[in-house]
Amino acid sequence: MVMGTLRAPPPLHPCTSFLNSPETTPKSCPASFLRQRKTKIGYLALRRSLADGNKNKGGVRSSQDGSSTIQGGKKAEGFLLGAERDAVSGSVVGFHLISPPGDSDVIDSKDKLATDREEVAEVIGGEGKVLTRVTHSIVFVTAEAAPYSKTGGLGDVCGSLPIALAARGHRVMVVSPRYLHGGPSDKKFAGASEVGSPTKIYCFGGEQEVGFFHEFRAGVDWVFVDHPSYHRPGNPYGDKFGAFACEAPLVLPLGGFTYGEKCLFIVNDWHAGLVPVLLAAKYRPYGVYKDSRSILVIHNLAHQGVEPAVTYNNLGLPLEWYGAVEWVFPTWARTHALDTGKAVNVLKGAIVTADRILTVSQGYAWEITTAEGGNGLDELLSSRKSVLNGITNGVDATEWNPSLDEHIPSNYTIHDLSGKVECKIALQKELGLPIRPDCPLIGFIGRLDYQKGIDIILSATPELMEEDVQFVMLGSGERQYEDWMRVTEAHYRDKYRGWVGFDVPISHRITAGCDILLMPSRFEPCGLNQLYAMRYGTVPVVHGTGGLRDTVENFNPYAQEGLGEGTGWTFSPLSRENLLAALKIAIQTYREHKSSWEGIMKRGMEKDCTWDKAAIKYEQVFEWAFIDPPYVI
Ligand SMILES: Nc1ncnc2c1ncn2[C@@H]1O[C@H](COP(=O)(O)OP(=O)(O)O[C@H]2O[C@H](CO)[C@@H](O)[C@H](O)[C@H]2O)[C@@H](O)[C@H]1O
Repeated sequence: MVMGTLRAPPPLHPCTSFLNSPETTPKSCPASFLRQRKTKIGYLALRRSLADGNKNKGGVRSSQDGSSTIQGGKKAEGFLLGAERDAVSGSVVGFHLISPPGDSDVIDSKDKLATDREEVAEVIGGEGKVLTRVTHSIVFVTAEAAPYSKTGGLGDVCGSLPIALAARGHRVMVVSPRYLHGGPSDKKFAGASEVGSPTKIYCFGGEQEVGFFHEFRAGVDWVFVDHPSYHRPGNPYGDKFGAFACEAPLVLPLGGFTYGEKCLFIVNDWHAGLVPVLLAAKYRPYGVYKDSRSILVIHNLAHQGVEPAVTYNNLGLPLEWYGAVEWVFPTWARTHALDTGKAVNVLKGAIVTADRILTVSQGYAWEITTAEGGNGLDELLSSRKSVLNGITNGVDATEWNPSLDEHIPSNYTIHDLSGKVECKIALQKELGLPIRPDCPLIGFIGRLDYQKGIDIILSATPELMEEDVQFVMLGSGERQYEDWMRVTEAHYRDKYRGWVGFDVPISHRITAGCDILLMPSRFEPCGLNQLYAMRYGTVPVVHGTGGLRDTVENFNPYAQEGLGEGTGWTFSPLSRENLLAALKIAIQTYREHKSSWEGIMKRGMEKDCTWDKAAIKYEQVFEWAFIDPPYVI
């Protein structure tokens, strides 16, 4: 859980003291990285200036109004730092950059309120590309961020969207736990060094000391919260603690400056769901974070962080805020006659108090407002429809690119697909399946969970195995399904392989080597594997739900004067029969209509699913978030 305590923003050091001090040089922000960027944009420009300024023994010139000029080697390269002061207390809560005369391509790095949006000029990137008109200080709060921690799609999104936003000129921090499980994965945090001094948080009946570790990578401040509860074997969801994120923007002088109070929290799923509740209950009533905004991103409504009502006492929230997270199970869901059904629901609290709500596709944004897809929260979500939007996830094009992928044996492109056949042969060899390049190879990758429709796969497999096909599944999760995969492999030695475990390189090789990717998810907020599959020329066959319906276009051979259109097959409603029917049509098309198949592959590979496209849509929502007043009672 996210815990917090009210703290007055600590007074920032006067610029002169920390900008001149060698210890506060942004060590984790190599000047070489900063110099690679040709454009001076927002915060990155400031960091470059700091790095260059330090190199040139530049200094800071303070003026009477509190603004300062950081001077590099040359006077013309200076930046003005305008201090932002709290209107009531007059204390400094952050800084913004002011372009010195004649320096037209430097823009304000602070988040802008709606009223001054028009004044902000468009920023043109190094390649002449329009980046963004308004930059924000953005704080992602998440339980997972790849490559540091990942158990599923949340880690992918929080590992790549922040980088896409930083590349567009925003100042971006990602706050997530520093998991030390006592295994090789601990090395992933080796590049992060301790920053700031430990902070005290009041929760779980006492004072908890949390530390912060920091790594500046790919333009993003990765901040890892350190607490003994994260030092344990298991995986990120092995116990009930979460991230201590509300303090980080106030106390961490990253690259010399805190993010300050005017930041934008992007709160991911229930794990981070106490952040907007804490803003509303413990900060804003005291004038702190009153200019910040929070956006709740729902990646999966099925997980809501529901705990017994007594848990409330541990959350560090004032008693009168119980109603925000209060949850009462309907009578039919109670376990015994004395069960009152009383619980706390963290996600519900976030839905009530967040300034805006996003989901990871438009289809899912609608589904969660219906009784069928709302997991008990549909009425509450419907009441917040005016601030609810859906933005389809993107693909990390450096991680998932068949022409560059280091995990696959042969690279290929849309213009030369010969490498894909080599990937298929290598996969068959690796799995010990008969090497048959012409045999349709079907893949599944995902958590073995009710959401993913594994029970439907299970019931359809015997009939599927009567076809001349090969089928490989990679996944971990529910024990019964893991056991079923082992038994099925023993039964169909020449056709089926079940790889039980979580293995990123093999997931790339399956994505590249298969002809078809099967995703019969019962519900799917967005889904990433079908996006990855399309980029790799692997044709998705999916249940038409949520983000799957939004992203996979059903194949129509008659469209475009017989040239065909579509990138895969969607079937609905979800049933064993419909899954088999869709797979059989796909298999037949693969065998008998080679040119149609190639058309489907190529249309999928051409689809623009980049994060940059999604980041532009996020910026629109940021703008709306700052137009409305924040949630305050
Ligand atoms: N055994 C294994 N080995 C290696 N890699 C494995 C694996 N099992 C899963 N993965 C990887 O984990 C990721 C799964 O992402 P998804 O979006 O498909 O689902 P998930 O349900 O976790 O995410 C939730 O959040 C995301 C992000 O918003 C939404 O897209 C989605 O609909 C929602 O359910 C993919 O990168 C996949 O390759």
